Amino acid sequence: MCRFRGSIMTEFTGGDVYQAEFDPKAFLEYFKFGEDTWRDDFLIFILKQYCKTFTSGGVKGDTLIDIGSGPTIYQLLSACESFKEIIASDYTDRNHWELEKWLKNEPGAFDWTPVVEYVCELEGNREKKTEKETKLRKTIKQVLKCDVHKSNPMHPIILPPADCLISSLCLEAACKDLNTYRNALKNISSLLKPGGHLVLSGDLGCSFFMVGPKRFSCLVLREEFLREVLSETGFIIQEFEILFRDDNFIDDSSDFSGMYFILARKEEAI
Ligand SMILES: C[S@@+](CC[C@H](N)C(=O)[O-])C[C@H]1O[C@@H](n2cnc3c(N)ncnc32)[C@H](O)[C@@H]1O
Repeated sequence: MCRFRGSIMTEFTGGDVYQAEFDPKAFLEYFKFGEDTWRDDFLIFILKQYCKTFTSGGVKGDTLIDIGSGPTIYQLLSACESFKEIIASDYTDRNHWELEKWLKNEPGAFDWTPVVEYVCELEGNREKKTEKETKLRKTIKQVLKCDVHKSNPMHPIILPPADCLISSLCLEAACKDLNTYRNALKNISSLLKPGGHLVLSGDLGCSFFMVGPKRFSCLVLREEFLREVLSETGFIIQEFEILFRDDNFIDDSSDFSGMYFILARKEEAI
């Protein structure tokens, strides 16, 4: 049973709190795959969606930008098959360092083996784990500082518009209310070419999540709002999938009610 559900308001945890208190190592505990928790359900759901999206041939191009990558790479494992270049980004220095550690294959980097092997299996084992990791490491060309609240989130760097944006669990973590979310979505959309794809995923109905002992706030999202804000921002939704949380797996680490996966296309400029 979740004691927190609906009972405690979490004070908004903005960029400064992420910079000071978001511990990448503690966050990566959520990605220890194979422990039969709701985290496995989430990963299986999302990895299957990514596999379908990036191997079906419809979503491909030269450049993909990942917004709010955190210290994770699971979201890019299938994408590296369809894009020549990936740019990762995040707000905090410690997430950058953690990601760089994995990119350089340094001692102490998180071991993504079970996740990578699962993706290789999903993709029909056309590649082995080591080849997949090598390909992803080669494809991620940069890790940039990003703030979704800036009109150019990569300021002061000006990037050419990308063919695809991917973002997972970031906007709901970074935004304190729905209006801020609206603006943040506009800001990241400016990094995408007209006709390009947005691959957006995250939590529904979530007000907090724990990272080690630290509680982070989350903006409660509903399907209707996501549909409305995407259409308002000039996106045509091509897929909207939801995985509702199995009540048997409710614990005190987060109160989310489900996960969403969206594939949307930015309207062509008129
Ligand atoms: C819950 S984590 C998600 C990380 C990763 N995308 C994933 O799917 O596991 C949220 C991420 O959003 C980043 N973040 C918070 N505020 C941000 C902002 N204003 N701009 C960009 N990223 C931000 C945090 O640093 C953190 O890495």
